[in-house]
Amino acid sequence: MPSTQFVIKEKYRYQNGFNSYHESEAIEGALPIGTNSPQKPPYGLYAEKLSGTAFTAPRHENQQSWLYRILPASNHSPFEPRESSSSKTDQEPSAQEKFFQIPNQLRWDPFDMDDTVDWVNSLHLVAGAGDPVMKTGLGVFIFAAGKDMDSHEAFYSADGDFLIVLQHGVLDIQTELGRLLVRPNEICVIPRGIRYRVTLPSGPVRGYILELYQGHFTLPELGPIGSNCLANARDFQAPTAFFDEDTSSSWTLLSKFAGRLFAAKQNHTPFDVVAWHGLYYPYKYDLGRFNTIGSISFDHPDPSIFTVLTAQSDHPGTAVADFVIFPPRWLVGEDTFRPPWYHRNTMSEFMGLIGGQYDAKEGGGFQPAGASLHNVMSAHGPDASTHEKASNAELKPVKVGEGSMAFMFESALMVGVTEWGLKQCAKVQADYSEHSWGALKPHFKRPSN
Ligand SMILES: O=C(O)Cc1cc(O)ccc1O
Ligand SMILES: [Fe+2]
Repeated sequence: MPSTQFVIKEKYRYQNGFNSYHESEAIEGALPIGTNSPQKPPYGLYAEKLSGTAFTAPRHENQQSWLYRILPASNHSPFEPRESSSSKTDQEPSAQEKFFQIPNQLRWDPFDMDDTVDWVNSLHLVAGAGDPVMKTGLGVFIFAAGKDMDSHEAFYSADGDFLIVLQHGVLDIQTELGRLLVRPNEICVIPRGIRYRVTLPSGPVRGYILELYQGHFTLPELGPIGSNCLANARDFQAPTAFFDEDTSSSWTLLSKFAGRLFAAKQNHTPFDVVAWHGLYYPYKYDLGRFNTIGSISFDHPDPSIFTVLTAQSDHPGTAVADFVIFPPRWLVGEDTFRPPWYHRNTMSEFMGLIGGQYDAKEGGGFQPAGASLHNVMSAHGPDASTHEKASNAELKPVKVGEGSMAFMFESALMVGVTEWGLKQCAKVQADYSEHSWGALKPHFKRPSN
């Protein structure tokens, strides 16, 4: 153990700001001053660069961090394929999970808790588009875990950035760059390559993950909204340096690489980063801090007004992935059908519910820990009972979604569903479409002349 007089930072201590250049040292003087890679870094540490964009990426996109650690990350045995209970590694070499693209509206009952697995073995790919090999697209995972990762195990994904939407429980995430405690109603992002270990201080956890195979999340433009609102930059929290000193015990390093799991051994902790600086780091955000904007006159705005984070494609305004939430909010629109309009979109919409009830689905069936997918041009909108109620409601100001939090992963890509998502999970609702829209009646009355 390091002598405690040097460990001046507490376990969970954050630095605030989105896309802010942060620096942190767990021992004073561990960060070199005025240089990144001195001949001898302070205290005999190794300097290591972790890049999240190409070296030559434009400045406004460039994300890299410098890590000062006891041993470099490269000090491990070769990786061997490893089977996990949720992803098989015995497929032919390039077998990415197969996606079934189907135009039906899909909805899933709540995914089960699973006390028998840890974080790594809890990841089930349910839907996605593109391919981590080509660094295109995204994957959507459901996780449900009840066990801590082994005390000497760490994990990273080479495939993309994990946006973790916690639905149940608390995640204690020890990352190379420090610790994050992710609590109910919080999300967190762990960028590609960062090594971490997940423990469960309050028991079982469950939730959703969007893995972004290309680019990184940014805050949406605010346009005429101005310089504040939606998710404010200062509410994003990055960890501070926190390290262990263990160069004698055996560790297993797990890598998700092209959708498959590999394991390597090393004789030292991966969590030995004494100091770091840069723009490439994990962070968390409390959805309760979202400053929700909406119509204060009439009509229902596009849900893009609720975007927390976006990952743009090369075409500005068109996202590979938007993370959108439906927080508690006031509806005051006059002469307005207040729930979502009926729609067919060129974008696909994967939705989940963290808790409470979503205001477009009064008829039930969209439950916390469940999900829905409305793919490219798949027609959807309020269910029949929501339509009936909203068309006849007295239009006084009402607060909707009290205690509720729905979210959407929206993508320009056509999202396919995996075999697990369609069949093995056994959660697909056979009657979703009929249940939601089958009871819609024509109200058309031709004007009499
Ligand atoms: O389908 C949904 O419930 C999500 C959604 C909400 C909304 O207010 C407008 C469009 C939209 O796709
Ligand atoms: Fe929609």
